Amino acid sequence: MVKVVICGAAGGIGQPLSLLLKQSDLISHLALFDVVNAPGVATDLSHINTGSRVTGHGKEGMNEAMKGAHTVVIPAGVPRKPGMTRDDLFKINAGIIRDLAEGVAKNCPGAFVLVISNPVNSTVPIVCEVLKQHGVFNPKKVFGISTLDVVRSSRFVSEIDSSMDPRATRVTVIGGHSGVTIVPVLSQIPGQKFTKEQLDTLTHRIQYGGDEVVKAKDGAGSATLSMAFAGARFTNAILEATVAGKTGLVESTYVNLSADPESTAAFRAKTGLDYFAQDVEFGREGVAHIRPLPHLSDYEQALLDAALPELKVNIAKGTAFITDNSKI
Ligand SMILES: NC(=O)c1ccc[n+]([C@@H]2O[C@H](COP(=O)([O-])OP(=O)(O)OC[C@H]3O[C@@H](n4cnc5c(N)ncnc54)[C@H](O)[C@@H]3O)[C@@H](O)[C@H]2O)c1
Ligand SMILES: O=C(O)C[C@H](O)C(=O)O
Repeated sequence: MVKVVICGAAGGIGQPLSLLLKQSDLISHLALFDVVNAPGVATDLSHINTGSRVTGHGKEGMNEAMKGAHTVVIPAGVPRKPGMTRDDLFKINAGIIRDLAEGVAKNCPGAFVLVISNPVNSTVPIVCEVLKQHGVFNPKKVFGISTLDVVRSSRFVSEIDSSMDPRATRVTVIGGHSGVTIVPVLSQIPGQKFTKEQLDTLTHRIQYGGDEVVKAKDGAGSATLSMAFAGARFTNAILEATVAGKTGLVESTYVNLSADPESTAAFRAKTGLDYFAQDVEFGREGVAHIRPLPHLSDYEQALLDAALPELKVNIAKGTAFITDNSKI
C-alpha cells in the first residue's frame, strides 16, 4: 500500500498536482487534505479510471489523512501577491508548516516529506526541526522542491538556443529557492556557448521567473500549473526510487546536508550551511548521494557568493522558529 497525502490539495497547486498524481500507478491511495473543499476535489478525482483510491479530508481530518502515509507533499499556505517577496509569506506559512510537520511526526514518522510551500529556504528547516523535536528526523527523507527552477531553466535555455530540446536539456540549479539564492549552473550544459549578455538575461529570468508569473497573474497568486508539473515530476521520481527501486534518478533539490555527511563535509565547513539545493541521487531510502558541487565558472562562483548570506539568514529564521521559543 503506497499512500500519498497532498496537504493543501484544494489549492491552486494542490488540484492540478493531485490530478497529475492520480495518473501514477505507483500510488494506491491518494489522500487529499485541505482546510477547505477537499471532499469535493477528492470526489471529482475519484471518478478517474486509474488504480488509486482517493479520499478527501477536511479541517479536522489531518490525522486521518496522514495515518500510515508513505509520502506527504505540502503545497499548503498562502502564495505571493505583486510586491511581496517569498520571505514575506513566512509570517503565515511558518505556522502552517509547523503544524503539518507535527502531523507527520505523530501519524507517519517514516514518511518522505516534500515541501513546496514558500519560503522553501525556511520551511524545510522548520519541518526538520519539528521532526528532530519528536525524535523522528531522517535527513534522507525531507526535500524542498526546487524543481520549478530546473524546469524553467530547461525551457528558457531552449528559447535562447533552439537547438536545445527543453525536455532533454538538464540544468543543475544549486543554492535555494528565492531570487539571488537560485544559482543555475548553465556552464555545465553540454555544448553551450552563451554570451555574457545571454547569461545575464537567462540568469535573471531563472532567478526571477516566479515574479514574472506573480506579475502576470496580477494579484491572483503565483505559479500553480507549472509548479504542479514540477511537483509531480519530483514526487514521481521519489516514488520510482523508493517504491519501484529505480536507480540513477537525479534531481536538484533543497536538502539538509547531513543526509550525506561525507560528501558534504568540506562544503559545510567552508560555508557553515546546513541546507542547500544541489543534485541529489535517489535510492530506496530517499537521498542516496548528494553530488559534490559541479565545476563553477567565475560567473557562477560570483552568483554563489552572492547567494550564501541570504540563504544563511533564511535557514536561521526557519530553524529559530522552532528552536527559539521567543520567536513564536
Ligand atoms: N516551491 C516552489 O517552487 C513553489 C512554486 C509555486 C508556489 N509555491 C508556494 O506554494 C504555496 C501554495 O501556493 P498555491 O498557489 O497553491 O496557493 P493557494 O492559496 O491556491 O492554495 C493553498 C491551499 O492551502 C490550503 N491551506 C491553508 N492552510 C492549510 C493548512 N493548515 N492545512 C492544509 N491546507 C491548508 C488552502 O486552503 C489552499 O487551498 C505557496 O506558499 C506558494 O508560495 C512554491
Ligand atoms: O514566485 C513564487 O512566489 C512562487 C514560486 O516560488 C515560483 O518560483 O514560482
